[in-house]
Amino acid sequence: MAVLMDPSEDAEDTLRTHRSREKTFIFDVVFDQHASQEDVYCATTQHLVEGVISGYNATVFAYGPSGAGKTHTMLGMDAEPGIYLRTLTDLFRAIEEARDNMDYSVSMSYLEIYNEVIRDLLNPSSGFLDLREDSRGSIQIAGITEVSTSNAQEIMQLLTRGNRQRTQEPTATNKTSSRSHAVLQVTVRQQRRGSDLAEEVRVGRLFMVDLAGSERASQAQNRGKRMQEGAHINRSLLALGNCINALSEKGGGRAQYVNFRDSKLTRLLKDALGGNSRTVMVAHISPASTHFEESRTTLLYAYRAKNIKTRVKRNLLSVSYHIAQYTDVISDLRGKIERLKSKIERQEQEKKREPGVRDTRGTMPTQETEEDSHLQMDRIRAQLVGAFKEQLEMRRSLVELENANVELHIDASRHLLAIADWEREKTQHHTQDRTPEGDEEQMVADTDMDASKSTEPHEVALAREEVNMLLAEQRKTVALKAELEQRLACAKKKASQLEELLPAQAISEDQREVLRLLCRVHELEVENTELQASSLRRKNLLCQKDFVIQGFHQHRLLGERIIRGQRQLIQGLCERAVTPAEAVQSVNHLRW
Ligand SMILES: Nc1ncnc2c1ncn2[C@@H]1O[C@H](COP(=O)(O)OP(=O)(O)OP(=O)(O)O)[C@@H](O)[C@H]1O
Repeated sequence: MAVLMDPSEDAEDTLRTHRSREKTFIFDVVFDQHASQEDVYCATTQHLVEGVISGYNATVFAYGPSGAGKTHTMLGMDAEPGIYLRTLTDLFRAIEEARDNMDYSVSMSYLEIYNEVIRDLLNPSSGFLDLREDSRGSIQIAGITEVSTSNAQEIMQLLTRGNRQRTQEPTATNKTSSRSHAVLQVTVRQQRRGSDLAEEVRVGRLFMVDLAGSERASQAQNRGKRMQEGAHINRSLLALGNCINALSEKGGGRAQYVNFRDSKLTRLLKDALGGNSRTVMVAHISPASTHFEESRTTLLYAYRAKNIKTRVKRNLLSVSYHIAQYTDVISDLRGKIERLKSKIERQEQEKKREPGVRDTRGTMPTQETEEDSHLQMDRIRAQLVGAFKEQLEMRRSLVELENANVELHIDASRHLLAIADWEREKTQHHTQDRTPEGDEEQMVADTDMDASKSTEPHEVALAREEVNMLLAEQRKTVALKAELEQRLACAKKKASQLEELLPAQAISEDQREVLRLLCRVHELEVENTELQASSLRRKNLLCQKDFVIQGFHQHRLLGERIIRGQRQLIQGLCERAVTPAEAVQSVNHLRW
């Protein structure tokens, strides 16, 4: 339990004597000034390691105002290392223990988000990097350096090197203030020994995030560049706070829209916050009374974050049983190709060793024709592989586009629902505020749609803008998809023409068999990608269903209100004699 006492409230103030000056916050664990780095690590992060090496995602992030000790918790010092080194040491130890049955590979990347741009801390010269969503919906950073490592010390050396590149400046609150959010991502791939089926590859991702400090402009006394940095830092932290608020209320009656798109930080932490990840938030506060306000907001956010529920699932490279079957067939075929190839090689070597036999028989091909057929075979093979690779690439891009399209659609649906919600409330107020006498003037005012729009709240105007943007984006993806589909159809035609050429070539039956099988492998790979795409589509459609249900709910409410209004109108008409003009006016009112 953390107890926060408001220093501004006067204990002598008789009017407030009955009000508690204390606020209590209950967390999974709270540390005081005597806690060691080991205590913090054991109680917060140690339990995540086992999950990561079994293919689950995990995230630890340090949150809190500037100078409160976030970098100390995450990085620490040589004598007392922080969460980074301790987690990695345990991770490699656990991998070592499981090595008898499993093959592991570990890679890491380290980046910073500074003023809303992403920089690779392991290769700062690579410039600004882009965030992208892959076909499985997880966020990737295009072009980031991924280093394969085998021990924690090696990673620490890389981190120390990377940290020297991190943007740090002295501020009024911290001499070595980190002005950026630093994200260390460790990926562990696990595969059962002796198995080469993609089905069994598990990928666990661990994010360790040292956020930049939140600060109040007045307190930090920053000017110029520092102030601009502060604005960016606060903007992304505000976006993070908004996501935490929306996610923590998600279980409640009213569905909340969670806007991850507002900042790079929230897009990157999307899974960690509300998706597939076991997540630990370490909130930092200072005991100083001068930092009361920062401590209060930090504790409030941390308290809200406790309500967020994430759903973890093991990351398998393949998404369904069917795909695992395909993988079996493909690896069988590959084996067959290898056997045939070595058979051809053996035959050729034997022929070279017995040149006399070849000459006397006269029926065997000469060395020249043999070389020719070899060259031909190589050429056709290269063309075939190229054609199928091209198809596969296009298929993958199509899957990504499809995924992006569904995401855009879901986002637009969220905004449209928010707008519809507001319009419903507005109509309700509007109807309640009407008096029968004032109807006529009211109707004149109603026709002025622009005037009514000007009164709409900022969020609704933003939602409208966002919808327009999303729809434009959607149109672009649809056009791109159509173009890609056309190119794919051409590539398919090209590949089948190549296949038709095959029997006409002067190559041996075995060689032809190799090429046929090669074609089959590639066809299966393309089908495999298609299956992944349809599985992804199904997953996304399920996501959309929530919105469709909400939409129907809104329609039902609207329908009920119209029926109620008409009933009242009929009753009113029955009770008093009305002129036909009055009746038309009332009907118009309802239509509005
Ligand atoms: N628990 C602690 N024990 C000893 N020293 C600490 C502790 N926490 C923080 N410090 C020291 O306080 C100073 C500020 O801490 P640190 O740089 O970790 O803050 P921060 O929250 O990362 O700040 P910023 O957001 O500005 O980067 C550092 O010199 C750090 O060594």
